[in-house]
Amino acid sequence: LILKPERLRSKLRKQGIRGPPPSFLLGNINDMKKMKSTASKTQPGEQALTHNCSSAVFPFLDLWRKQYGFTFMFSLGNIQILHMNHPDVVKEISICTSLDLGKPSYQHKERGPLLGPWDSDFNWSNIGSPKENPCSRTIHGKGQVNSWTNLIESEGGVADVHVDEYMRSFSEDVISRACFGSNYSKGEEIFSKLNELQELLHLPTKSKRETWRLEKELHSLIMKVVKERKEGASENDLLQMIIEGAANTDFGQDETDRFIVDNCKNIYLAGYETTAVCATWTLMLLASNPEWQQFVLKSLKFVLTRCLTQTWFTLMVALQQDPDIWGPDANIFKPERFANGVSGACKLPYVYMPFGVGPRICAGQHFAMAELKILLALIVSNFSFSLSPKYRHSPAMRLLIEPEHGVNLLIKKL
Ligand code: HEM
Repeated sequence: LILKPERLRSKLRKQGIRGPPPSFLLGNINDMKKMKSTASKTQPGEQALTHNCSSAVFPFLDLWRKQYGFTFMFSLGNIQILHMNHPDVVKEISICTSLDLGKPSYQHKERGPLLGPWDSDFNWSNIGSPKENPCSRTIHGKGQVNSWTNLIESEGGVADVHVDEYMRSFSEDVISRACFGSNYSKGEEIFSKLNELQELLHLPTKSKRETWRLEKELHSLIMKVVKERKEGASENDLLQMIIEGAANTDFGQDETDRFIVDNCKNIYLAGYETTAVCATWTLMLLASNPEWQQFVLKSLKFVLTRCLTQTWFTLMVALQQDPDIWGPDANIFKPERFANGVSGACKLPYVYMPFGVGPRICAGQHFAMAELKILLALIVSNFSFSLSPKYRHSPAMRLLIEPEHGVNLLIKKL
């Protein structure tokens, strides 16, 4: 916690990348907390509908960037070094330990047999396709379309819907089925416990005993499914890959079990909220830009295969909203900026990295894109929607940047 960060700091300093001095043990956590609470007092409740959420969500980065130019911040606990606006830093100097649910994860050391090296033949985009994965035939958003349709009918033509939970439950269903195949109902139980565990992590004082209990339950639930799977037929899902990956190692029994459990946790953490929150923000953007909703609907095929795949992820703070890189309209929702690809949209295309860069780039990016396209296509082709007066724009930093009060839409059937 002390020596390693200090070594990294000194390397960065040598490259001219400076930042605020961290205090002993707590790094910059206290400063960050203070600045966040001041920013939320000066920006109460509803903020203007703008993409420029970084000053509200990361006020300390704004300040430090002004003070130090290229900046890094150091927060211990969850060690982070963030760099900003450094055109030469294409290599990863950004080290971000992902949230670790209690135990060390083998994936953090190396990709390991599950994910393979980056040139691995495994094609994530196949996972959602019925041809490759029979269990995925049931993955569709029909349930969601039906439940919204019923709601709209019962409300007399327009329903005011808090869409967040629907996006989460869709994403949870998809990830449970992709990960656990025919055991997906057990998967749902496992994931709901993981969700509890994740919530507990936000309440560090109360949670020790509860965390330990959940960890234990999770371990035995996952191992039960693994046992069933080993005794039954092989399937084409993530669990199978994890089990086979574990079998190709020289781990002992305990380590093998932990490898399997850790990887199930990682998949859930990486693949559930990311996609759900992305879908929620996208609906918010389409609701507040009806011309784009129309455009998506009219040219669904074109948009889904060629264009908007780049656009759903414009919500990236700092680097991805910098007017020096993206032009003076950086904070405006303007998907057409990607008409000629990322390099046509900004001066430094490598700063656009919604799925990360380098050897640890998101392993589920094609999966996520396939899932989002299906979900959004279903919604846009069945409903028209606008922002409800209940919606209060307030991006908030949780594990991801989320709409603090959720997103309410007024939805009509097309
Ligand atoms: C909109 C949805 C998603 C976004 C924006 C997203 C973004 C990211 C980012 C930024 C990283 C870190 C990359 C780095 O360290 O450079 C990451 C890692 C990862 N993502 Fe995603 N992700 C999404 C969906 C998914 C899904 C659906 C899955 C699984 C089914 C997934 C699995 C992973 C895994 C396993 C890693 C860790 C890779 C490694 O460290 O080797 N992600 N993702």
